[in-house]
Amino acid sequence: MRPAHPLLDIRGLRKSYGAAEVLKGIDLAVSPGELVFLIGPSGSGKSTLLRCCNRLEEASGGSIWFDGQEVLADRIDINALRRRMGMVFQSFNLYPHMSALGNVTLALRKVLKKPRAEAERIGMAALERVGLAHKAASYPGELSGGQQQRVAIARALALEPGLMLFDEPTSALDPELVGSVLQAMRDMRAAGMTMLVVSHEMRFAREAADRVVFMDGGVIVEQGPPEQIFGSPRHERTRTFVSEVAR
Ligand SMILES: Nc1ncnc2c1ncn2[C@@H]1O[C@H](COP(=O)(O)OP(=O)(O)OP(=O)(O)O)[C@@H](O)[C@H]1O
Repeated sequence: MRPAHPLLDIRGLRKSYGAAEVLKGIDLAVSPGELVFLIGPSGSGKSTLLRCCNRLEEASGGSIWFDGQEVLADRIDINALRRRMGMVFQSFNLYPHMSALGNVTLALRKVLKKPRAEAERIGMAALERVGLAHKAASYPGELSGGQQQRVAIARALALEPGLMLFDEPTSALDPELVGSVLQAMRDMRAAGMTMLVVSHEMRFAREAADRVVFMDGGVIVEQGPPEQIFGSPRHERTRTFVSEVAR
């Protein structure tokens, strides 16, 4: 059943690349404060779904509503949309010649035209939220991969997004650095952030997700609380996938 007031409401979403239809009519609603985890085999369409939400990819059909706004409308301000939907990628994409704080405050200063002092106050608060206030002056090359990813998260948080999209945020990290990024995500969830996450961190999904959505072949096969998806999946395809990743 759809929640009464979803923050993100995706209906009948379709996406084709040439003749290949990779999203075949996705219906997904995300409520305020919810952490929804997308899982599924490689190529099932998880990243494409995320990227349609902030128009990094153009959907071929269907509708997406975000916070009362029609995302797929021609007239929408895409840059404003992307500020309100923070996205974290596998690669951190920080500017190497700018400090952590410089990276986090760049859009505040250049796009939102905030005065330096205000931008730095907001930027420091964002770095604080990911446990990196003490690294504000460090350059990306002086930070671990996990710290760089947390700077990238802080950069998105500084713009006060209503929703955060995560596309395999820990996949590029050495195993010992994954925990710090997951902790930052746990803290964001505790602070009430709405999050749509694509990740292979199944243990984290089990622990932190409000809902797990299993995709295969461009459709949602099954969704439910993590206990259902990982403990007693209803569909054979879910069962097979979950048992394979467990192995
Ligand atoms: N730019 C593109 N051009 C053509 N095909 C694409 C493009 N981007 C993605 N695809 C195809 O769309 C399908 C879905 O890809 P997508 O990256 O969304 O899957 P995914 O579930 O996120 O996979 P993974 O877990 O491997 O990242 C795949 O078959 C992929 O090859």
